[in-house]
Amino acid sequence: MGLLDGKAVLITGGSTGIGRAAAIEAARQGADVAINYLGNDDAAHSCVAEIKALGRRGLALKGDVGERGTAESFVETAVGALGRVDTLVSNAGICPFHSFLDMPAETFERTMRVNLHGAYYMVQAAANRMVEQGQGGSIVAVSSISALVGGEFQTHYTPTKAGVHSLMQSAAIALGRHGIRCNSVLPGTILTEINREDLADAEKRDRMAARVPLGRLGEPEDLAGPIMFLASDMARYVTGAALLVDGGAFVNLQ
Ligand SMILES: NC(=O)C1=CN([C@@H]2O[C@H](COP(=O)(O)OP(=O)(O)OC[C@H]3O[C@@H](n4cnc5c(N)ncnc54)[C@H](OP(=O)(O)O)[C@@H]3O)[C@@H](O)[C@H]2O)C=CC1
Ligand SMILES: C[C@H](O)[C@@H]1OC(=O)[C@H](O)[C@@H]1O
Repeated sequence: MGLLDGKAVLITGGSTGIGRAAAIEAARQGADVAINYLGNDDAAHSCVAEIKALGRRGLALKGDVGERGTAESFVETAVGALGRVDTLVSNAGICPFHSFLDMPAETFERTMRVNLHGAYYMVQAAANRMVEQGQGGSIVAVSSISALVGGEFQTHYTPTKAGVHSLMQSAAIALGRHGIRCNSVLPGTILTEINREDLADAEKRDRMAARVPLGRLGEPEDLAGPIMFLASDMARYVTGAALLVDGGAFVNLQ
């Protein structure tokens, strides 16, 4: 028996990295899964192939979460295909590293639109559908350790992750009466496409790994279990919570 048997799970940014690992684990746990993605068709289709190989229904829907209409169309099309939505994992995000004093307005505004506005409208669209269904639901947002600590080249990014963390707290209050739980995971540094270039700098990579008490940077699959837990009925009395998944990096002052 799986943690998500018979559930319909929607995941944004499911083609690579954390979203992909969550999508495949959700299928392994018995769910049908719809993923959203931006442009990487091959990766999205191979994720769907893995979901189907696990005996579950899967589909990939292309769309920019930074565009306001994408949330409604993703949820509507996914629910049309899967019949319902029980869980949303709001995960899609970007982190174009850049220094603060000369931050291009387009980079700041695009990061806000994708990471924060995208999450807001996606959560709202899925929540409206869950309310119509009348059987509750679960929303898990992928925030970050960066909701709690800063980064010299992330001044445009860390506020979006603090915003997503805060969104889950307020949405937990707004949606509790409908039986919809809202929680976030706060990953530390996880090796994915988002930081492939940044961590190609071996000195930086070693420095980041050295502050992790568990002794290594994270893998996307390290997030799958915590996301499944929060999505599932095992977490039925958990809402408004934020779970650090960082190998202990946050608490490692000295
Ligand atoms: N990796 C890390 O160290 C950490 C990551 N996070 C967060 O995890 C989340 C996932 O990132 P991660 O797995 O690391 O990175 P990846 O780059 O591997 O994955 C990003 C995913 O988001 C999708 N995406 C990007 N922009 C858009 C958009 N505008 N509309 C729709 N989909 C989009 C990508 O689609 P496509 O492949 O088609 O471009 C891809 O599926 C992000 O929110 C990130 O902030 C949080 C803390 C740490
Ligand atoms: C992209 C970064 O490497 C990554 O994303 C975050 O949220 C953290 O700041 C990680 O270091």
